Amino acid sequence: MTTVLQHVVRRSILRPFAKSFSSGSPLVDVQVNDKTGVAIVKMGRAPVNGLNTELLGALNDTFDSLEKNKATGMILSSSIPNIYSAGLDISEMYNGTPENLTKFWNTLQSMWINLYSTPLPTVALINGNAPAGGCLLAMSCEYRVMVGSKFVIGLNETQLGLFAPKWFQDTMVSIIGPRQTELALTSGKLFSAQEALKIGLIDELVASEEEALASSDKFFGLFKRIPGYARGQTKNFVRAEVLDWLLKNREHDTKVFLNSIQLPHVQKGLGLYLQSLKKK
Ligand SMILES: CCCCCC/C=C\CC(=O)SCCNC(=O)CCNC(=O)[C@H](O)C(C)(C)COP(=O)(O)OP(=O)(O)OC[C@H]1O[C@@H](n2cnc3c(N)ncnc32)[C@H](O)[C@@H]1OP(=O)(O)O
Repeated sequence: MTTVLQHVVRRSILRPFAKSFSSGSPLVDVQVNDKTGVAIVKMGRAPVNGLNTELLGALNDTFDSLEKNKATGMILSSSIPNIYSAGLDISEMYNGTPENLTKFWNTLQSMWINLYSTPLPTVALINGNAPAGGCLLAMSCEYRVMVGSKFVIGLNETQLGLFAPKWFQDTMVSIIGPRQTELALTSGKLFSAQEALKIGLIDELVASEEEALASSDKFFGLFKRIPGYARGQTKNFVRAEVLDWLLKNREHDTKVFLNSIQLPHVQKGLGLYLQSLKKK
């Protein structure tokens, strides 16, 4: 079992910086700014950036490579108009075999552990709707900028007859606190951009992608004179409790997912929800 401390030490080792970069997957586009070393990572799985095993794996590989190649920061965004991510791909969870469900869930866990614990400064540039797993991605970054006021963000799992796992919940608690998280999660609330700003679920609401990039630059600028090692350690200690739970309970978490998702009434609810989406 990996402890948080081993995790922190392993991830603080410095390696040389590479200028060119390819994500190795058609689902993820990566552009590294040669001058600043900041990478813009854009998810591009049509139609809605549904997080299936392939996209989750590609994101995970991308985060690994950016660290190995010593990028100086990462902006996580989407190349699909009006969509950040529709969350977990429901087709992966509907009628899945235990083997596929296990692989899917383990890939999600690995991706989240990597994103949540990366020493790189991270910004979510939320340029579209971000329900459920999409909200998790954004919440796992350090700073959230939403572009345009027409989008929603939140953990709406209960509306689908599901529940947000403990580490999804804890990630939200760390941002908006237990009271607001309980209210939001039990009712499956999707926050409007204005509501999300008011409650602190997003840090900024801007009108254009250019403004969002300027806000990201400003955020990265905060760390110009801060040694990366000191910043990385601090981030990891602040995040240790939430991270540590999953590092210590991965198998248990997988079992809970498998047992719950395969319940007949949960499967029935997922099927109906998928149908309702397709009928729109
Ligand atoms: C019980 C144990 C624990 C479980 C833990 C589970 C944890 C997390 C759960 C999740 O992340 S579940 C996913 C929740 N997501 C949602 O509720 C969002 C659903 N989608 C939407 O609201 C809308 O699609 C959108 C994102 C607002 C976009 O709207 P738009 O009008 O642009 O597009 P649509 O026409 O609705 O959709 C296009 C196309 O995509 C399909 N689709 C949409 N979302 C998903 C999804 N999450 N998974 C799979 N497929 C999805 C939708 O059916 C359409 O398909 P076609 O009609 O083109 O076949």
